[in-house]
Amino acid sequence: MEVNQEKARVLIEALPYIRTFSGKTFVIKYGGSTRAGGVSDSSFADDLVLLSHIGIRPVVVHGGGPEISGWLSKLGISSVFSDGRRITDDETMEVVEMVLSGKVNRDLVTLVQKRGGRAVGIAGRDAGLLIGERISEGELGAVGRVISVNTEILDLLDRHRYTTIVAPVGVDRDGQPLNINADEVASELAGALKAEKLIMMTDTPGVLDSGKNLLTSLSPEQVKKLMIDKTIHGGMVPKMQGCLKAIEAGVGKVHVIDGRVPHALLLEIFTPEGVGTEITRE
Ligand SMILES: Nc1ncnc2c1ncn2[C@@H]1O[C@H](COP(=O)(O)OP(=O)(O)O)[C@@H](O)[C@H]1O
Ligand SMILES: CC(=O)N[C@@H](CCC(=O)OP(=O)(O)O)C(=O)O
Repeated sequence: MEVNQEKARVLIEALPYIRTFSGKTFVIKYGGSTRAGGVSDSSFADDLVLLSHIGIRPVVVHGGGPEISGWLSKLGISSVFSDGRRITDDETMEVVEMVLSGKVNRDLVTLVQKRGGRAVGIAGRDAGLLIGERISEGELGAVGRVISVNTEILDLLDRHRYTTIVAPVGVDRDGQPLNINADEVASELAGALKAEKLIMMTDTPGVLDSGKNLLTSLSPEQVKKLMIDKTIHGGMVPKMQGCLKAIEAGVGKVHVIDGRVPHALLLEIFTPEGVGTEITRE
């Protein structure tokens, strides 16, 4: 009886959130780092299916950095990063696209389908979703920045109740593929879709201070300070740049949460205390 009462309490506690968020768009970045342990994918897929059944529209952008590095190393190609972005020559770009569009994206779509969801996987290259340009000629190679987003395909799929899973490979105006950091893609999509929330799932409890303590709430100004003094570095840099841009573009709230924790997404959305770090406008 007590266990049943506890179940009922948990469901009732979620009710105000279900009411508030039903019909709203959440952009969820699923970092490659969260997959490294190999335990989080199926709980993530379950969470997505639940969200879509209660009327929330999740749009997923996945990464795959560690998997790309793994495949590159099998081919004898080393991985070099500059401020969290992979230096991408033409040969590397081919592997990046094969791993992101051909492997990680397929894996996630299959898993969501297996758990009873309706998922479609696309890349930024599809339907003009992500048009970009090289960040800099030379040094970073095919690393791109987004210059335009066409969300038509996402709206079309949503109308038919499909959850879209996006691989962060864009295209330039000449039709050449671009390796765009998945955090940046998630941020651009969240802005373009005027998402209620942008949730970045990664492999740390959230944003940590220099003593490795979790910072539960941050303003954009505080984030900027932490980037200047390098407390935020490496892969957290594009994440925070993306968060700041999304907030500027009008996204309600941005969260950085630990995607390795089973059902982290539900814990963030449906509990009053949430998890991880929340970044909100001042
Ligand atoms: N202040 C910080 N707080 C938390 N993580 C940080 C911080 N600065 C740098 N990082 C690093 O950022 C990493 C997350 O980025 P990344 O490895 O690119 O993950 P993902 O694949 O999820 O995008 C963490 O594992 C951590 O090593
Ligand atoms: C330009 C750039 O760095 N692109 C990333 C794309 C994948 C990604 O962003 O994966 P995570 O989210 O797992 O880091 C890369 O090549 O690793």
